[in-house]
Amino acid sequence: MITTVLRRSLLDASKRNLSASLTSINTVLFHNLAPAATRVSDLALIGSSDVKAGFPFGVEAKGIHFQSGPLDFRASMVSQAGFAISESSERRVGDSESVGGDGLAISELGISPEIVKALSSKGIEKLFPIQKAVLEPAMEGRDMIGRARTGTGKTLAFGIPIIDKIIKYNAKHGRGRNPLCLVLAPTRELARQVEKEFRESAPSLDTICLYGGTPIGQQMRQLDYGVDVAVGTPGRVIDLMKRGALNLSEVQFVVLDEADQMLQVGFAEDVEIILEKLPEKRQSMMFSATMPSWIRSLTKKYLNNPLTVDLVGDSDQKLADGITTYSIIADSYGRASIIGPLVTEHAKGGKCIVFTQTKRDADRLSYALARSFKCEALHGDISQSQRERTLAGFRDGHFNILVATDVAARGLDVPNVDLIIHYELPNNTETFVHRTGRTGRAGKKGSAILIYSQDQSRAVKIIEREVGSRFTELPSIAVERGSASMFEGIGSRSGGSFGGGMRDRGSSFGGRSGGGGYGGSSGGYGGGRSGGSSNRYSGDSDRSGFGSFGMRSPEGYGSDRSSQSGGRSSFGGGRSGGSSNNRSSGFGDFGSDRSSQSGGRSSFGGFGSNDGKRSY
Ligand SMILES: Nc1ncnc2c1ncn2[C@@H]1O[C@H](COP(=O)(O)OP(=O)(O)OP(=O)(O)O)[C@@H](O)[C@H]1O
Repeated sequence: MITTVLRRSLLDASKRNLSASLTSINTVLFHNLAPAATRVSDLALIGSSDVKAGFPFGVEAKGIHFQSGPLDFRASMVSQAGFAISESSERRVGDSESVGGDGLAISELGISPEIVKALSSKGIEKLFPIQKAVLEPAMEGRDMIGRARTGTGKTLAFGIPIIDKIIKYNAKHGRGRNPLCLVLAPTRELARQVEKEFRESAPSLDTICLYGGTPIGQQMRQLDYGVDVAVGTPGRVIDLMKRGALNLSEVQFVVLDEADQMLQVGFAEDVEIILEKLPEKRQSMMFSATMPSWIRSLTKKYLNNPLTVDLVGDSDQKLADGITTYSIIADSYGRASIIGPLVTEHAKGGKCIVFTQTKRDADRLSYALARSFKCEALHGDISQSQRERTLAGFRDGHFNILVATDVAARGLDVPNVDLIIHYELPNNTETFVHRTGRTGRAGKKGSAILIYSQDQSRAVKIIEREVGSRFTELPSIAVERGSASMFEGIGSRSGGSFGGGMRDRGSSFGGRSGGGGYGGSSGGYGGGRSGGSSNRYSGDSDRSGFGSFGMRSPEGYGSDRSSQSGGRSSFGGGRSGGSSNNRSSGFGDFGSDRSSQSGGRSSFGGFGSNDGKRSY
């Protein structure tokens, strides 16, 4: 009885607050979003759409989330006008604005005071442009593809509307046991980070991170207790679903973070298994800083009349403002030896991430650098607990140089990383954008240095063109004879050449690399065969896309499914060798090195390419 009374009075109170806040949301949004909305209506509209389907699924019994947005949220007049003229299932929102600009005050949005307070305590007072652009359609319940440059606040762009809706839904209906929101991310670290951001932005919600490499029992118990938001990597999510511990039947919001990676060959299959378990009536959103064109056809499969909010668009500049790019030539012998001087000169004591293609290179390079610097490696063969310690140590400044595979390329938000070094050319433009985007976040400045060898100059030009950023060429650094191999004595089998003969190498470095012309149908530089183990790009396929650069298999973050991706993905094409890597840990959870997939549909070329399978 008391409970009922209490619940009722709570409900009444929340209704009162609600209607007050709705008025204020509408007023505020009308006034403050007007410039953005006007821009929207100015844009070229492609395709067709049912404008009135601003709420694609209409109202459903328990589906408060979908009633013109929950809580009777109503779109502003300006926006409705935009929809009314829209013939489009995709709307391209105009050019980006700097995150440093004058954003919309979060306290005036009419969102839950709990969120306002939590964000304010982290110094977040105004919306960044992507957050401003996404807020209204997300509140309306639209499916959405969101693209904005790295470090510009995409997590809160989808996070704020979702948690606001859940808080209000819970206030009205009480808390349920099964998650209302599911966010999928490609790596364990990113999943943890996103879950943390949700948790910190809405302390009253129960959030959980579902990822591998950690005891599953604990996650099962927590799920049993009841959660509002689940963030996870697909492998562990599927595992928990199979065990009956995770019930997705009440999910109303699903987000694919780093969507283009999540929909790569290899990942997509698992994502699909999960999406199939979700209610049809849901709001689905996909976000990334890169959206290669192949993704469009795929999204039709997963999204209902999606709105595209694209703050990158066709603008030349694909990197965040404030990032300066450099290139430097070095052959494979001297490459390791120039890292120290580059760090000293360009990181100036700040944080630096060096990206390598393989786990082995990450280990070896960090070992070598540790002679002179405090430095640690991060990749998928390292235990999850160690990975977490390493990342925490890097964040906290216990050491300043992280040598990582592409497991750290996407999404990770470590404040004040000053310098990114691409130890080798990345596999594709998207990877370059994401790796580089670990610096210059939230309006800060940063630098990126791309190391390349003589025969890769053309590939460098392609990257330059595709990311719309000119690389300033640094003077080459003389490597003293004898010091050329920093890896000496640490178990290299390479016989001097970095990489020669290494099992996990693909074509480009030594090894069996064939000739293959740049971008040729044979997979470009590296050309030839990369031998038998999975994970490799070899080949003769014209899918190479990137193969062009002669990249070898990124080998991924570590583990898991790398093999599968080999087939269709790899840059360099074609079939990656025969044997498969273990899939023991399920979806890679963390990790899964699915980096290889990235080759897949995207191929180098990324932005410019309208078909990821094209070669360059
Ligand atoms: N409105 C805001 N005001 C100030 N800081 C913000 C705001 N929104 C987000 N941030 C901060 O900006 C940083 C980058 O945000 P986030 O990680 O969401 O970027 P992203 O766009 O998802 O990047 P990536 O493409 O690399 O995944 C984070 O530290 C976040 O806390």
